[in-house]
Amino acid sequence: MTIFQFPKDFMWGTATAAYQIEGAYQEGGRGLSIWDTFAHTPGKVFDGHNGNIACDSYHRYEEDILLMKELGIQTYRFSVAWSRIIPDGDGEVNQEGIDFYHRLVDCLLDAGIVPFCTLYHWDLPQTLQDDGGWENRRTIDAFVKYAEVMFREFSGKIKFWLTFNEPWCIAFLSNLEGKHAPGNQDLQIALNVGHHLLVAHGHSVKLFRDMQLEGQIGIAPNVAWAVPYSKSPEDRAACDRNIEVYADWFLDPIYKCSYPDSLYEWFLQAGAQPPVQDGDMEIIAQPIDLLGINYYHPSVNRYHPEAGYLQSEEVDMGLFKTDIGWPIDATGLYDVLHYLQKYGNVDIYITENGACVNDGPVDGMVNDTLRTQYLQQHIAQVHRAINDGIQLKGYMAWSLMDNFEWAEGYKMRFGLIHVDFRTLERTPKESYYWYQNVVRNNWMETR
Ligand SMILES: CCOCCOc1ccc(-c2cn(C[C@@H]3NC[C@@H](O)[C@H]3O)nn2)cc1
Repeated sequence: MTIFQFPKDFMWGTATAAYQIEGAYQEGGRGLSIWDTFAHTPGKVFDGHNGNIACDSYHRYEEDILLMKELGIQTYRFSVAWSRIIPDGDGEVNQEGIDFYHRLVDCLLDAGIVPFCTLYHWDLPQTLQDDGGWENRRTIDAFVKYAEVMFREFSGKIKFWLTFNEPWCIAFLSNLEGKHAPGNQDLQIALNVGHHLLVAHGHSVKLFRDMQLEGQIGIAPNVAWAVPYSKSPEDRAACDRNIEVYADWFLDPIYKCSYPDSLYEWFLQAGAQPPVQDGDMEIIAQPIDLLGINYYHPSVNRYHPEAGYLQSEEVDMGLFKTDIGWPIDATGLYDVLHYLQKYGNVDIYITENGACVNDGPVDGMVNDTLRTQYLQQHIAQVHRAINDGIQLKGYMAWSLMDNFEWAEGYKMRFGLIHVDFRTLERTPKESYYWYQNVVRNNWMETR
């Protein structure tokens, strides 16, 4: 048996996002977001699922926080729905929305749980999308105004801030792959969106500093780890592109004040480039305090001329997979954490890591053994990385409870807690109790 003891100030937590759990999509003065529009569009989301009700956490957050308190976690990562705070994106502030998040944050603080706030988790106010969304530089100013409202209202209570969740998903998955809202399929639009969100990130960080606020601020990229199918230079290069588009494309501007040359040239050859204006890169490169890293699975890649915008084909090597089809290999987390040391020995929080396991209750229990095994394997790699001197400060399991998994709807379940979406009844799974033990002990044992 091996015991993995974690540092005494290591923060254990769980993560969710507004559109995925809140529901109450027309309550409390909330404006429509691009995910309301996308999910209400036939064919975009599995079986026509949407976030109108979701987990109804808008009304049930106290019950959720009680379950978090019983879990024993030190922190809870949630996101704020921009269209609850400023319903039309950059007009009047909605006091009902402010009041809701004060109730949520106060309830967390009363439970002894540190709020970890994501400002943008994909749900852009629809009125801004109607005016071009992230393609339009006006959205940068609107975001900074929203961030200022949040900083002014909550900086006394919230000390951990993330500007954007998964910039690759916001730019490429949503504007090139077309799988997420708003569903564009154009490389130049993806580069425009990616660049403008980075400029908005930089301005928000500068504002946070200028306001002399207590706390830390960062960004949460989802990272890929790809290994080459063969030793050929073409396969190696295909892997590099796959890794760089998730991490370097966004982190090089922040930490190095420039886009990565190789990928910049790759996109240039495809006739696209980020719309950089004077001063943009300097603003983007505002120093940040922490990096949130979202990791789920690695891949084996090889060059293939018809394999999408990166000409990088994922090869199925027959690894065991979760129910969403992602291969399980926790060493990819260890490897990508070492890869990220290129940006320095920066403070890192694992802001998302978890498994899609769709088991439901049998006699009131959910035996999601595969999720427990997945978490155990990945937490062991977190310990391994800490042991190497990597500054890992916390781990947040995705997700607290089953929720709206974007284009997959409610079909794909990532929760430590099962949600019956007919009754909204919450049922802690086997993995909840296993994680509770790790959190309470601050150590984990493997047999
Ligand atoms: C054929 C082309 O296909 C491109 C890959 O398509 C996807 C889809 C989805 C993801 C994805 C989903 N998640 C989990 C979420 N992270 C944020 C939180 O809200 C979770 O719900 N991480 N990555 C990646 C890639």
